[in-house]
Parts: sequence; C-alpha cells; structure tokens
Amino acid sequence: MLEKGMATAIVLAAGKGKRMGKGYNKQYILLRDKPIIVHTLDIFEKSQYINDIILVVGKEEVAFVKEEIIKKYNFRKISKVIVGGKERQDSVYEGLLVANKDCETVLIHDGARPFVEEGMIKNSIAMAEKFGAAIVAVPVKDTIKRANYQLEVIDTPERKELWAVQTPQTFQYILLKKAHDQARKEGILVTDDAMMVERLGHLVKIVEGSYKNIKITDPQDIIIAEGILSKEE
Ligand SMILES: Nc1ccn([C@@H]2O[C@H](COP(=O)(O)OP(=O)(O)OP(=O)(O)O)[C@@H](O)[C@H]2O)c(=O)n1
Ligand SMILES: C[C@](O)(CO)[C@H](O)COP(=O)(O)O
Repeated sequence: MLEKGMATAIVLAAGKGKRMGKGYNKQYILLRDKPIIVHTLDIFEKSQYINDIILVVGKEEVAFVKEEIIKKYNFRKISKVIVGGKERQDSVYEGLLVANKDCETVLIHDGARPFVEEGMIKNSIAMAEKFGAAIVAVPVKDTIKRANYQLEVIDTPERKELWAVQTPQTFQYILLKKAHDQARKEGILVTDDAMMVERLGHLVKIVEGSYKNIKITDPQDIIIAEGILSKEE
C-alpha cells in the first residue's frame, strides 16, 4: 500500500558537466532565475510521497550547496549533503550508505532532470513497492540501429520493444544495495541502476515518463529546457 511521505530520494548532482562545456557543474546553471538543481529539488521537496532527500554533490561544492542552495531556498527535507564518487554509480552507492536505516523504498534521480513530475514519483514508488524495481521511461520515437565501431549497421531492434530510460529509478532499498554490492564485487560499470538489478535476474518494471523529463546534458538541452519552462508559464 503506497504510504504518503515514506520514501527516500537520492538526488545526484556530483557530476562534472563535461558535455555542457561550461567548466563547472551544470547543476548550477540558472534556468529562468533558479539553478537547475533547485528546480529538481523543488519537486521532491513538495512531493507528498518523499520524506527524506539525500543530496549528492561534488567534493568542493558542499559548503556552497549548504549556504546557497539549501539555506537560500529553504529546503527542509534534505537530511544529508554528501560527496559523490568518480562514476554516477559510485555517487548512488554513497547515498545508499547514508540512507536512513528504516528506509524501505529509495528513488534515484538525476539532478539534471528538473522536469520530473509528482505522478512519476507516485507511480514509481507504487510499482517498486509491488515488484521491487521500477524505472521511468518513454517509448522510442526514432528507429534505432545497433552498429559496430566502423559505423556498419549490425541490426535494427524492434522499435515497439524499445524505451528511452529516464529517472527516477525506484527500488526496494535492500534489492538495490544488494545489486550495487554485487556490481562492485564484479567491477561492473553501468549507466543506470536498473542494469545492476537486471544482472541479479530481478524483474524491473517500466513506468511511463514524459518526453519533457529530459536530462540536461549539453548546450542544446538548455534551449529545450527554456522552451519547456516558457510553455508552463
Ligand atoms: N560521478 C557522478 C556522475 C554523475 N552524477 C550525476 O548523475 C546525473 C546524470 O549524469 P550526467 O548527466 O552524465 O552528468 P555529468 O556526469 O555531470 O555530465 P558529463 O558526463 O557531461 O560530465 C547528473 O545529475 C550528475 O550530476 C553524479 O552524481 N556523480
Ligand atoms: C540514468 C540515466 O539518466 C538514464 O537515461 C542515464 O543513463 C544517465 O547517463 P549519464 O551519462 O550518467 O548522464
């Protein structure tokens, strides 16, 4: 039974933003008048399904974040600000290590996805409580080809079976921690958390996301994000 205010969100903001090319962490780029990470945190702060936020940031950013983000914008659900790791999955792991001991359901969310919606949070938690793992995704619109390094097409996967994966990715805490421990033992590098759970042979369910739930990765995405915000006005 989906209980309100009982899940922990681990919000990931410890990357370098290399593809954005600004020379600093893209989380602090202003969208309208607020840093990207503030837009993202606002959603979880206001969510009736989240009672604890763990914010994962860069090593040099902790003091700045505490003063210029948490205090300035009065985020009250952020229980911990911790330093991330080399890879995204290391940052997730650092968050898992400090999660509250009675945390049952944990959402992993990219701080660079400021357009996540309450409905995705609610549906992800409900699905993860029932099946153990749930990820937000949208059907692929383009035809996708698999190619080799010589850019020769290998095959064309069936488009109706393909989904573009987003975050939040939501799990029963024990399952995700077990998956991370196993991946670290094997030295496996992944691009999302669900991959580690799949490697355990555990079912992962898809929850419908939104094409607006973009990950702000390179300069073009800032233009798209500004467009999304202007439509919301
Ligand atoms: N070691 C890392 C790497 C990434 N992230 C976070 O994971 C999310 C998705 O990662 P990505 O979009 O790749 O961000 P960056 O790693 O900053 O981007 P780039 O690869 O261009 O440097 C981001 O919110 C990013 O801050 C993180 O917390 N810790
Ligand atoms: C987790 C993710 O957002 C799902 O699409 C994506 O894999 C993150 O990739 P990144 O290279 O760490 O941004």
